[in-house]
Amino acid sequence: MAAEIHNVDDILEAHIPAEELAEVKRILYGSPCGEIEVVDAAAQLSADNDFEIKAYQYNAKPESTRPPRIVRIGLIQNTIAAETTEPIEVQRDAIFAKIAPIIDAAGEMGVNVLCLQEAWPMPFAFCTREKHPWCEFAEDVKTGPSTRFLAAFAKKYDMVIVSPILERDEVHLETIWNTAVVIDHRGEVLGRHRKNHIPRVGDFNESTYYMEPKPLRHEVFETKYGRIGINICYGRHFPLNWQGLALNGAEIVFNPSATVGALSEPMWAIEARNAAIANNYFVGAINRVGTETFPNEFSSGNGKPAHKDFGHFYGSSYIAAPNASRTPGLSRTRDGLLVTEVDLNLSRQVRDLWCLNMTARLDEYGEKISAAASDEFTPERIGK
Ligand SMILES: NC(=O)NCCC(=O)O
Repeated sequence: MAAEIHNVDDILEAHIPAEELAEVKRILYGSPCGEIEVVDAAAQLSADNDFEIKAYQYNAKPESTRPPRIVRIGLIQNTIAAETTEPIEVQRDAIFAKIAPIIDAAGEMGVNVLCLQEAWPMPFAFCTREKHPWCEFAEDVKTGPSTRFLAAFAKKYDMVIVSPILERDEVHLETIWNTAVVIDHRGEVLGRHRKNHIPRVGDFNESTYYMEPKPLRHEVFETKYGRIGINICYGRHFPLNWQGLALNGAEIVFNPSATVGALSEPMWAIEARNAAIANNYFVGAINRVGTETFPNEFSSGNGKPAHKDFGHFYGSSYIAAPNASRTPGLSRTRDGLLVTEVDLNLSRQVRDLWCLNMTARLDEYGEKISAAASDEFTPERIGK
């Protein structure tokens, strides 16, 4: 039933009277973004391969002392492409075959920085708690099949690609991590970020497979197109995780995710948007789509019957801007590419207007948080 709403924006368009729609959208979504043209070659790829393309634009005010810093951001959301009972290589290759024309469309659209969904080369099998065969999807950051596959596109389109994968660290004890690889515009691996917060909620049994890295890191990658940070899925519930990236100067933060309707859909439209406002950067929030079914039943630890599927991954990927605006979302049910052209100058313009950084009182909060984490902490409470 939940999967039957394809897009909330379409419902607003269909049911709100035309004379009120613009104002309703302004209140809900902030200042409107313009649409940009979907070029013929990209439109053809979308028609031939059954994925959606949406393309928007956010401007900043012209400045006389700085040129605009125009960047096209691309987000891809997709369903898996083969049965989860197929051999690993068959499943992975089927996803590669599905993603290739979507990346080509991003290239045709002039996307500079592209991010895929969390653990994109595989089904999100962590609900099962089974190690075999899912751990076989884990791959080396530099030499693994997905990095090799994407590096060719990065080079071809002069595009930075953020590739969230299941990593196997071949050098250090063959440990498994949930990782995003940053491939630069030359097709070289610039670095990786490992997921800072690992869920233990509902069917998200991810700590059966991988743990939190130590120390906590908020790497910001200096790319040809700006400073990029990554906050993987469940990490979006932690304001300090977003802030860590802001403190290191991130201008665009990606939140590649895999999350289902019953658990998190009411949070989805708020969290990335709030992060963009509070931290004064652009956020690209990406969620996978579809319902993934596994060979064996698993239980959710909630007394309900065991089942074989994860529930509906609701897509709805979007871009949030530091001025509280957001783009419409991609579909809740279809594969898609969202392209958004932004001017990175907008961040400083909003920062100057609101002075949020200057008024943040980081030093005092830093002390309070350290105190709260200590065993001697006494809560500051007044009254009984
Ligand atoms: N993949 C993942 O971390 N999912 C957890 C559920 C959520 O945070 O919505």
